[in-house]
Amino acid sequence: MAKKKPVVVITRKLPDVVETRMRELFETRLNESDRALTQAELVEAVRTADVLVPTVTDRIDAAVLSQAGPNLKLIANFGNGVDNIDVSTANTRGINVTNTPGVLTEDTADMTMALILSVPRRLSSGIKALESGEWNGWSPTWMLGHRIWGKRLGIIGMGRIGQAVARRAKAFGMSIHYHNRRRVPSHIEEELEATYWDSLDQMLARMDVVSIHCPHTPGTFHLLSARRLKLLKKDAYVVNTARGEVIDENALIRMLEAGELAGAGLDVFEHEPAVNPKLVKLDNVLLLPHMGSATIEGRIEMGEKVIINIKTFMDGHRPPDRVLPSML
Ligand SMILES: O=CC(=O)O
Repeated sequence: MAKKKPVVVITRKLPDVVETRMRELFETRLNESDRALTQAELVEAVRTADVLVPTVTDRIDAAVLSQAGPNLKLIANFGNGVDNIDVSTANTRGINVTNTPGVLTEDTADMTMALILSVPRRLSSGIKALESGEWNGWSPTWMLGHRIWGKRLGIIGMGRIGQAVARRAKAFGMSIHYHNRRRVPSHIEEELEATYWDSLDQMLARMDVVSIHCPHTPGTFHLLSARRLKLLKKDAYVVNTARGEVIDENALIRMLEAGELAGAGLDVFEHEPAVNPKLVKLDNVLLLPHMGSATIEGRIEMGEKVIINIKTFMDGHRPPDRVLPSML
C-alpha cells in the first residue's frame, strides 16, 4: 500500500513552481488568498497539519503551539529568520523547526549594499526632487551627500549575510569592522581585512555606517538601544535589513529628527507591516517594505529548501536545516 502523504499546510502563496512540486509530493493545503492567516486560522492549521510551512508574518508562539494536534511534527519555515517561532516550546513539544539559510544571503547582501550606497548619496531625496519638478539643473552645491569610498563600515552580526555585505563593501573601498558573538576564522578576517571589535560600544563610536545582520533573539532585542545609538557619530548612518526589533525604533526616530544621526536605510521595522509615520516624514531615510530577499530566484530556492527539509524529515532523517534552541 502506498504511504500516506503528509498533510502540509502552507500559510502564504508561494511561487507557482514551488506549489506545484509541493502538490506532487504532499497532501498540500494552500492559502489561495495570500493574506496572512489570523491567529485563529493558525491554530486551526497546527491542529490539522503534519507539517506547517509558515513565513515571517506568522507568529507561532507558545499559545498557538499549545493547540497543536498530535500529528504536527515539523514546522518548516519559509524564511531564514525564525524569530516568528517559539523554537524552545516547539522543541519541548517534540516539534522540529527548520529554516532556509544560505539561499537568500547574496540577495539580502545586495539590498543592504544598495542601502549603504543610497542613503549617504541621498538617492531617495534626489528622486523625489526630480519627480516633483524641484530640480533646476546641475549645481555645485545642491543635493550633496557623503562619499562611501574610504569610510568605515561596522557590521553587527558577521554570519553569512554579514560576510557577504563585507565582501561587497570592501570592493567599494570601505574598511570593514565587525562585532559578533564569536570572532570569525582568521582566513575570513584576512580576506575581508576585517577588524574585530569585542566591544560593540567602542565600535559604534568609530563607524561611518553601521549595518545590522544579527538575528532577532531575546538577546538582540533593542541591541541598538537609545544609549548605544547616542554613541554613534553625528554624521553616521544606520542600515537595517535584518529585523526591526534589533533597533529601538523610537529612539532612532528621535535622533534622526534632531539631526543627531545623518540618516538611515531601513528594510525592516519594529511593528511590521506598520511603519511609524514619523519615519515616513523624514527626508534623511530610505525605507523599503521588507524586500531584502525578494528575488524570484531566491524565493524559488527557499521553496526548494523547504521541500528538501520536509522530504528528508518524512523519510525518517534529520532535516538539513534543523534549528535548535541552542543555535539561537
Ligand atoms: O526576512 C526574511 C527571512 O528571514 O527569510
